[in-house]
Amino acid sequence: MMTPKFQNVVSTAASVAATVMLLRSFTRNYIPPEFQNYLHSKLSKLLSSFSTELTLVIDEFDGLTTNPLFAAAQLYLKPQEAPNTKRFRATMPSKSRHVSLLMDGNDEITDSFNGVPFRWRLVSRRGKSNFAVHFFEVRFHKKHREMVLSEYFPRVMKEAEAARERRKTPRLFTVKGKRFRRGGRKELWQGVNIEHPATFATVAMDWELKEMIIRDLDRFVERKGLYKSVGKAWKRGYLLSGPPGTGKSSLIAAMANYLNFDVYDLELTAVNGNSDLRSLLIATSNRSILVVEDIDCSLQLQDRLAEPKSSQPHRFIPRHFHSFPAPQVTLSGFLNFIDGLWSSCGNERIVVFTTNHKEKLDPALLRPGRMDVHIDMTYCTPDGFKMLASNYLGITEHPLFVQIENLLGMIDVAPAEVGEQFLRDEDPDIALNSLMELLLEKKRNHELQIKVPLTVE
Ligand SMILES: Nc1ncnc2c1ncn2[C@@H]1O[C@H](COP(=O)(O)OP(=O)(O)OP(=O)(O)O)[C@@H](O)[C@H]1O
Ligand SMILES: [Mg+2]
Repeated sequence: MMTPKFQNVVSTAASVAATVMLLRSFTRNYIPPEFQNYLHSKLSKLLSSFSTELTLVIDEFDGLTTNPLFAAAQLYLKPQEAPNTKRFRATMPSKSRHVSLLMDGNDEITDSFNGVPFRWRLVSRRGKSNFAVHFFEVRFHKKHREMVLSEYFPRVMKEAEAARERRKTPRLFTVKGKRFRRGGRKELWQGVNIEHPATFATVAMDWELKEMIIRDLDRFVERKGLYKSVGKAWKRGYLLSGPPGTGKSSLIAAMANYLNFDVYDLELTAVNGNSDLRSLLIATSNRSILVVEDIDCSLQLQDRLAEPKSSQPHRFIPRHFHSFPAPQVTLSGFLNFIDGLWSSCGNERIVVFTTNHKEKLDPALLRPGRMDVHIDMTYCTPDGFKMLASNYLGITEHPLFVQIENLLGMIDVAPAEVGEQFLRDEDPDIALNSLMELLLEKKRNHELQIKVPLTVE
């Protein structure tokens, strides 16, 4: 409880004003060393003679901008976990899928750090023009003030950042058309929430491969220290290959949903040359997945044999600009930038290339060490089929399973086609019969092709 002496102190306008002023500067500067001294001396002068307890005031606004420390404290303090909280507020920030639980005005929460108790109170008052003014007061023994500045508040900031990441709704960014771009770097991309329902539970693929990918992603996000200690940029590259409809894009969505990472879908045909490409890449954020779909056809390899004197290696021309000489992105420029500057100026970056034709890729993309993990997505396997049947139809066995599994051993059918048949009817008998018909038809066509090979002279 507050001592009467202390109440006298905090009710003194001068001390509150001074504390507010001090905290404003503090949050503006994220505790630079020179300011710590200033804060210490001021606080000591004002308060140490009156009480053993210090009060720091954390305003919601620092001038016209929001105070990052206030926002961090809101995320850090968890009223739902405090035993005495009878009331807290729930909000759902726009563009978010997560409900935030916040402290209610004039409530108090006790926190402890390194065995030191801290009492936080959110104060709400009516200010001038009847505007609501909010600020946190945090109280602790004055002997801990140094520790508060150097350890406790940094921890509040860090935990709030982690909470923000956990609650974040992953977003999908695509390149903004040039004429829609305005000013800032972020404006190069336009984003929407990722609503793709794919998760690792819904993507049908070899389960060992799936487990391997999940383990690889887990290891990647846990290994900050290792990447740092070996001087490697914290980046991981995946090359997904496979026929259309085998789940490459679904797997990317599952990875994004699993990691809660944003996705930047880089359409290379929309990029005007290497410098445009660099600006776009620099504008991507940490903890994100950069995706280049159909890497084999979004850029076309100019026949290097046809221009043996060319000094520019691996020159690529966007398909859509093929008849125009000016805008060009070179593969080497792209890969060098991804491997070099771009990845070293960010953290937790994942790069994914997809292709339907691995055999058509430039050797530069396939060389060891370029893409860390190569994943081949295949036509539907018996295991994949069972998984789709369970996800789409809610069944794990059926008399038709054996026949279908036998047919799948002979016929190539993409998981997308299987899923399509399953969507035709909720009744498993009808859906499975529909799939059987498709497989039998494909088998007949396949046998016909073998008997009468089409030869065009
Ligand atoms: N392995 C899979 N597991 C579950 N669903 C799948 C799978 N493959 C495809 N599908 C279904 O088919 C749809 C299309 O698949 P997706 O876009 O992921 O294929 P893709 O390999 O990226 O194809 P493309 O090469 O044409 O881009 C998905 O929305 C999903 O519903
Ligand atoms: Mg795709």
